[in-house]
Amino acid sequence: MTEHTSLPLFAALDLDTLREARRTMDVLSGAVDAIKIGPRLYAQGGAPFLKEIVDHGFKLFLDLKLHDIPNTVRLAVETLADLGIFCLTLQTAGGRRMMEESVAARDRLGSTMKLLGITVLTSFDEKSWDEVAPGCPMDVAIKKRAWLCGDCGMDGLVCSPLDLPEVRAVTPPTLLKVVPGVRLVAGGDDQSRVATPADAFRNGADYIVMGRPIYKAPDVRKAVAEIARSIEEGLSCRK
Ligand SMILES: O=C(O)c1cc(=O)[nH]c(=O)n1[C@@H]1O[C@H](COP(=O)(O)O)[C@@H](O)[C@H]1O
Repeated sequence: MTEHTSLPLFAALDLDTLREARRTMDVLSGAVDAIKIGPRLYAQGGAPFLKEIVDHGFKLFLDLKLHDIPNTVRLAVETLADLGIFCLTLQTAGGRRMMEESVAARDRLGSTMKLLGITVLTSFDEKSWDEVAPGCPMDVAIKKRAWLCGDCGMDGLVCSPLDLPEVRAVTPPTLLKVVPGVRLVAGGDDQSRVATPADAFRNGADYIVMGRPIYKAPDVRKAVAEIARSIEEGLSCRK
């Protein structure tokens, strides 16, 4: 096991292969203490790969964005509950009963795995949002979904850094705010609602999630050091 920092940053490893992910984790060891993986690596490595990440000493964010009828999601939560996962994502669009049954199942099993609700993906802008939710302004959906996470007993939520002021207005301070869509320099990809690490923490993020700016950087550890400086800046003038 390696020595780890307590940087409030999840490095998202959206890489092609387990081999690349292992290599990146080795480089990140000691600089980052929390890793996020999504469906691609999970499909390749399954539970043994999750164990490998946890045994490495990393806090593990499993980002499956589960979205189905309550029974189906609850069964998945039960299966994932004792694998040492720090947090797991569910889509709030699955509704109250899906979230409440998942929380209850997790509690019944005595698991500490945190359940986070996705509010509105950071890739949406007003135009693309209107195509999937015609007539519902994005800020209304964000606030309602954020509130619902708190009301259903979820441990936290995922939102854009730009949404934090509205989200904080309708949620208890204890609800974890996990924030992707973070860039030192914005532009040129599929993220729409973005801000810097400094702005995310100034506005109340508990953790940020960053992928490509880390694993695509020519010097991964140098990129993390720059992000860490921006995080410090934000934390030092938190609103
Ligand atoms: O749940 C997430 O982590 C997530 C939610 C969201 O609204 N937007 C979003 O980008 N993410 C994830 O955060 C990571 C962002 O990666 P980069 O855009 O490469 O920094 C990806 O792994 C996404 O799957």
